[in-house]
Amino acid sequence: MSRAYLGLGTNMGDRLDYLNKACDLLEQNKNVLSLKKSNLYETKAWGYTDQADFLNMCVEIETSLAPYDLLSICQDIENKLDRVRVIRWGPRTIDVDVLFYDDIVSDDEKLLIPHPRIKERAFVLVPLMDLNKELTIEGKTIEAYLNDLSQEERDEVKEFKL
Ligand SMILES: Nc1ncnc2c1ncn2[C@@H]1O[C@H](COP(=O)(O)OP(=O)(O)OP(=O)(O)O)[C@@H](O)[C@H]1O
Ligand SMILES: Nc1nc2c(c(=O)[nH]1)N=C(CO)CN2
Repeated sequence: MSRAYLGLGTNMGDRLDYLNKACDLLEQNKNVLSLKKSNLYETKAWGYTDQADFLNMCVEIETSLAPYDLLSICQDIENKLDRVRVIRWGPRTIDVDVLFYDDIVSDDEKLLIPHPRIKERAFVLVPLMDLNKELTIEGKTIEAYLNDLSQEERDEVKEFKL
């Protein structure tokens, strides 16, 4: 059994519904044994900033899916939930990224693990901290990466109360 962390994001349509549906689809997979959710966060768009605010969260799963099978499941969920690819880092109904998979490091561009942009994204680091503060990348904790970001970047991530 392996432990993986996924990052979910959405900024189109009924954002809460897309996050719930994505988590339901993961939980319904017979090879996903457990799923734990972070809090939800409303976040300013990162990268391509001229778009609506996102809702972001992370999940921790225990799974018997191998890394590439997990990636396929994440992509199937994106396809099922109306995801269309238009602009890089642009608006989307749902994005499901593989952030960590056990202690595996992969430099295959089809599946980079740990996800290469975790370190610079408060919208990923903050929900990940809800799940496991001990996670590290290249020997440095996610908490240390978060502290390296500016106050302004951290302030762009606000807890979203249901
Ligand atoms: N850890 C990973 N998780 C998900 N996709 C990945 C990962 N590493 C590489 N990829 C590849 O990235 C490609 C593009 O993914 P996607 O369209 O979701 O990017 P994005 O979400 O727009 O940007 P970003 O990767 O910066 O979050 C996919 O085809 C996938 O094979
Ligand atoms: N706040 C925020 N910004 C983003 C996000 C996201 O999930 N949240 N996803 C992106 C594409 O990977 C680009 N920018």
